Amino acid sequence: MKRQDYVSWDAYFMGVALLSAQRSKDNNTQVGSCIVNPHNKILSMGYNGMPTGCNDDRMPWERKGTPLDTKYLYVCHAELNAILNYSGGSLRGARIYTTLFPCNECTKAIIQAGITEVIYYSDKYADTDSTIAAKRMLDMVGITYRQYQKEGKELVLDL
Ligand SMILES: Nc1ccn([C@H]2C[C@H](O)[C@@H](COP(=O)(O)O)O2)c(=O)n1
Ligand SMILES: [Zn+2]
Repeated sequence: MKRQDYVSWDAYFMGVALLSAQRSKDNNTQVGSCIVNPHNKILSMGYNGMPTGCNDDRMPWERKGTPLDTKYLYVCHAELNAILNYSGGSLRGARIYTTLFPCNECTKAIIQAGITEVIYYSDKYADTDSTIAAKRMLDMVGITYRQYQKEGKELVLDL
């Protein structure tokens, strides 16, 4: 008989997104994203981090203070990185697994890339204008979004 407790596609791809998030240097929120085609092939991954060539050790990671001295003006979001990391052509019809609901800016990129479904793990900034605007745009263009449903499975990686 075949093994029964294998992970579902959703758990597999969200697991990849969660693992990708562990690459982030952000000391408050680590985000990971994984883009998958309709045949369940992984096309790209990303996590939130400073742009290539911007030294992590010289960039600000603060949340508060003068805007120029916070991370927000510099950090590249996980979803945008996943989109930009794809060098294979079109992402049309793909779905994106992301550990945090996409912001309004990433949502614009998701729409323009032709991604058709968003699966998110956390919606901890649901009350912000950014998330409200993101949902408004997704609704308007018919991109579906759903929260990942946990399967009660705990995976421990002995790295
Ligand atoms: N959908 C999102 C939202 C945010 N991020 C990044 C941007 C920052 O590095 C971090 C959020 O920091 P916080 O305000 O929680 O301290 O997450 C992203 O990659 N994707
Ligand atoms: Zn974003």
